[in-house]
Formats: sequence, C-alpha cells, structure tokens
Amino acid sequence: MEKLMISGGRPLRGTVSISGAKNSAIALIPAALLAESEVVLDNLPHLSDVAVYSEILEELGARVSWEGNYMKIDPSNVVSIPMPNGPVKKLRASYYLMGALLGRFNEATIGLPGGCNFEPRPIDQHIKGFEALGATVTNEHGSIHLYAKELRGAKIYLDVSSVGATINIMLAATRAKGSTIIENAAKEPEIIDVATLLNSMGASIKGAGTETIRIEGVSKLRGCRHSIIPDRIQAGTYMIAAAATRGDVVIDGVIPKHLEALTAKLLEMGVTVEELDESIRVIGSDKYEHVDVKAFVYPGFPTDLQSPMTSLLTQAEGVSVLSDFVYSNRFKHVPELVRMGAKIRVEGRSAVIEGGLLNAAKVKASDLRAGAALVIAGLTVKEGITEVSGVEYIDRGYDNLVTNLRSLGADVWRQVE
Ligand SMILES: CC(=O)N[C@H]1[C@@H](OP(=O)(O)OP(=O)(O)OC[C@H]2O[C@@H](n3ccc(=O)[nH]c3=O)[C@H](O)[C@@H]2O)O[C@H](CO)[C@@H](O)[C@@H]1O
Ligand SMILES: C=C(OP(=O)(O)O)C(=O)O
Repeated sequence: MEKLMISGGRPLRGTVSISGAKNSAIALIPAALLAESEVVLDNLPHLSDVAVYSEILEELGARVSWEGNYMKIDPSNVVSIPMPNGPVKKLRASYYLMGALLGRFNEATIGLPGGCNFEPRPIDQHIKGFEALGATVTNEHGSIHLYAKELRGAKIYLDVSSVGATINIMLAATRAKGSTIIENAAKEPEIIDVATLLNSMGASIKGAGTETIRIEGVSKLRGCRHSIIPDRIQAGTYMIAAAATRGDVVIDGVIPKHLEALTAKLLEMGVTVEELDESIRVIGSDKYEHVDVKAFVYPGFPTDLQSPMTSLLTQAEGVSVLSDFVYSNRFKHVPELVRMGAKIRVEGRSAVIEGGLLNAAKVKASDLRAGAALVIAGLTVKEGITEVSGVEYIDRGYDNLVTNLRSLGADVWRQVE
C-alpha cells in the first residue's frame, strides 16, 4: 500500500494541463460496446477506473489497445457474458454495462456496482428506465439481470436528475424501437459528451444538456473517433489548491464555462480568477472571506468539489457553511480534517467550517474526493509532513497528481507503507 507524503507551506505556481474527464471516459468506454466496429477515444485520462474498464471490456471479448492518451476498442466479437463479480465491483460506473449490453444484446447480468461508497447510492432510477423500455429486471444474489424480448421507446420521468440514470437510459434507448423521451434528465457536461459519441456512432439523440432528451432508436451503430472533454473536477481541484496555498496557477486545457459555479465562489471569497478561452488563472491572496456553498446538480456547485472546497474554507476568516444537496452525508473527509486541527462540525447535510490553521497529521482518504481534500489540506500546512493513506481512491480520479503538484512547486511524494 502506498501513501502520499506532503511537506506543505509552498504556494503552487506555474501551469498544469488537465486530462480528459473520468466521468465521461468511464461512460464512453462501455458506450463503445454498442458499436459494431472500432471506436477510438482520444484524450483518455490515465486513471485506475479506466484501466479497470479496459479489463472488463476484454473479459467481454472486445479487443482493446490503450496507448498514450487514446484507446482503440473493437467490440465486434463482444458477447454478453454474466459479470456478477470481479472488476465490476471495483468501480461505480460498471452500471453502464447494463444499458450498453441491454441495448446491444437485449440481455445482461451485472453485479451491483462498487466505487466510492460515501453513502448509499441507489440505482432505482436506472432500473425504472430499463423497465419502461420493456426490460424485465431482477436482482439475483446481488447481480442485476436484465432481459427484453424487444426494447421499445418510452417516456421516462426521472424522480431525481441522476447522471448515471440519464446516461444508462440513453445507452439502452439508442437501440430501442421508436422514440424515448427522458424528462428531468441530468444536464452535466459529461452527458453531452456521451450523446456526442453516440450520435457520431449513428444514434439520434437531441437535447442532451437540457432537462428533456429525445432519442430515436436505430437498428445499428458503427465505430467512430471521439475526443473526451476536459475533466472539470480535476481542473476545479487544482483551482482550489492554488487558492488554498495562496499561489498563482494557470489551469490549461479546460472549458471555463464548466467551472462557473466554482469560479463564482472563489471570486466571492476574494480569490482572483481570470478566464481565458481554454484556461483559467487562479491567483491567491493573504485573506479570504467566509462564504456559504450549496452543492447541487449542474450547473450548480459540483458535489465532487464539495470535499476539496471544505479544505479551502478552513483558510477563510469566519464561519462558512457548505451544504450538499446531492449527497447529504458526503462528509467522510471531515473527521480527518479535524485530526489536522480544522474546526468543522457536521449539522444535517451541512459542514460548518470555522477558519484557522491546520497541522500535519496522519490521515486516511476513504473516498476519491475526500482524498483530494486531504491533499489540499496538507499543502497548506507550514510545518511537518502530512501522510495521506488510501491513495488507491485518489488514483481513481487524478491523472499524474504527484507529477503535476511537483511541477507546480509542491513537495509531495509517494511512499510505500
Ligand atoms: C461515474 C460518475 O459519473 N459519477 C458521478 C455521478 O454519479 P451518479 O451517476 O452515481 O450520481 P447520480 O447523479 O445518479 O446521483 C445524484 C443523486 O440521485 C440519487 N439517485 C441516483 C440514482 C438513482 O437511481 N436513484 C437515486 O436516488 C443519488 O443517491 C444522489 O443523491 O454523478 C454524481 C453527482 O454529480 C457525482 O458525484 C459522481 O462523480
Ligand atoms: C464519486 C465519484 O465517482 P464515482 O461515481 O465513480 O464513485 C467522484 O468522481 O467524485
């Protein structure tokens, strides 16, 4: 097991380039299963979740080659074998195999997903969508079995605008007979990215990025080449780290519009943020105002940046309140930050954060973004070495984190425990 060692107190300075988005990549890879010829994905991030997905595709019979930042997937020989256990348990997004395999083969058996379990994460809306499309869905000893004689288009209203359910229904509906309408669809940029790939494969999807998505089913999908959008959560994490260390960082290769909710909060705190066409410069300051933050579905403040933002708010004067309206219990980073001297208490779905200096400590990441929060906290500490264990969670979502932080002047390294 490895841990991250951080000797903090240095302002981050320089330029960091952002890789493709994890939450797009791990939907686009299973989406390729719907094609009958080769799909090439460009700008693919180097993440453990991507490696696990390529293993899953190979088990299903796809030919996968991953070189540099592109992956070639030839799904022509794929079969829908049952996958109750194994790699599907290692990541959340294995649920996309349900929509992709149901769409292509009308049948799939997939173990319930793994990934970051910071609280119960139901998939009832995915199942409601598949059933509306005509599938019979049963839970057999912890695996979801899906079968449809024929998938038929349907009108589906999502009770919650779930990213995963929106994409999963889109995947299956591309091959259903007739029209599907998803109402109260999630609007995250990654949904547009998946719809763009599927349309390049020959699907007919309109309205992705709005709350109503219309899909006309087609009988066949073909291979294509697609470049993945930049990872707004990695970008946001570096923006927060730049502010927390009172540094000056250009975050390059991003879509600034995807980060507007974070930019607005940073400006409100007194951070200088300059938006360029494809980059954002963040310049920290000696003094930050406290702010209240509400994590919400896109275009609201992303829940995936809630934990990193908690660390930044320990550096603001006064009391900030950070509430999560997507995941009400996503606060596993809080006890670890408290171990580092933070004054934070959790009240219902909110963290109440009183500004103050943090100390070095041995802390544990229990999920991906909790890990990012602890790294940022460690970077602010002026004396001693912060040790962050649970690095395997951080590796799920941050491409070259140590190399990037070191290139920005941080004293960070990996150490085998
Ligand atoms: C692989 C991936 O893209 N992961 C992202 C995705 O997760 P994921 O797609 O799993 O998250 P959802 O958007 O589905 O979840 C949003 C909310 O809806 C609830 N819900 C969801 C589905 C369902 O069937 N029933 C239900 O009640 C969830 O408990 C949560 O409260 O969006 C989350 C919210 O932006 C992000 O934190 C994750 O990084
Ligand atoms: C929770 C996350 O990912 P996943 O849904 O893949 O667990 C995340 O990216 O913060």
